[in-house]
Amino acid sequence: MTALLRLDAATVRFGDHTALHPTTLQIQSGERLMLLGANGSGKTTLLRVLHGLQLFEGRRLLADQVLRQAMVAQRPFLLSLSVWHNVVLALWLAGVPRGQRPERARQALARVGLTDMAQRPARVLSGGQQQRLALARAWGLQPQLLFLDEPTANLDPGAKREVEALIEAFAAEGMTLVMSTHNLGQAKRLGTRVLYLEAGKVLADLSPQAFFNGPLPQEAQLFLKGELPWS
Ligand SMILES: Nc1ncnc2c1ncn2[C@@H]1O[C@H](COP(=O)(O)OP(=O)(O)OP(=O)(O)O)[C@@H](O)[C@H]1O
Repeated sequence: MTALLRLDAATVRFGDHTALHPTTLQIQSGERLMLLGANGSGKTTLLRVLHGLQLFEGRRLLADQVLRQAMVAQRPFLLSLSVWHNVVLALWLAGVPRGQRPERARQALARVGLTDMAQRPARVLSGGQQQRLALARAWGLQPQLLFLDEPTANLDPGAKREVEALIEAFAAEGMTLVMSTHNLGQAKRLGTRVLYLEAGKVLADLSPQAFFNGPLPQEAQLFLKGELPWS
């Protein structure tokens, strides 16, 4: 396996508050890294650092200068345009040549099962369809590395399953995933590696097998048992 991205002592402070303590991390090609931890433990901050959206102290090193990456947020940011134009605009912003955009958008919408919705306003889609549109936009960029921030958090069980199946299929195509989730079953099903964060520190970095079968640091054990006040 090849390291796609490396963080070297990345630290994020918001005023007096340290949201991410010095974190050194390598992401290997083909990994499906699951970020677990209570609210406020630093999962989104770490994702934003990894994606290059968050200023931080330390270094972020790419193995390949042309690494293609995309991020899908918990609540997709959709423009008041058609489903089709949301995808085409994302392709334009990412620098995909004009001549390639229509075919790429068509394939992306087909990939997530939204072909029939292409001309609908994006804002009228259901929550699950909106998240599939966000996945289509990301898939259209053909990322090697896909960041997902609680992508199924607000979805009903059916939509959750659909979105999870798409994420699984993207990974099977060779996309490397880094995903935060509060859904332990999902982390078990999708992950090849689990990072447990607490108060901005990575307390465990283990295979799902090792993480879910212990032994773990006490905080992580409590989190898993659901005994912490916020879980
Ligand atoms: N822009 C910001 N300004 C100030 N504090 C922030 C900012 N962004 C995050 N924080 C703080 O940093 C800490 C980590 O937040 P973060 O959103 O990374 O946690 P999280 O694990 O993703 O939480 P959740 O599960 O609720 O999404 C929290 O204490 C949060 O309040």
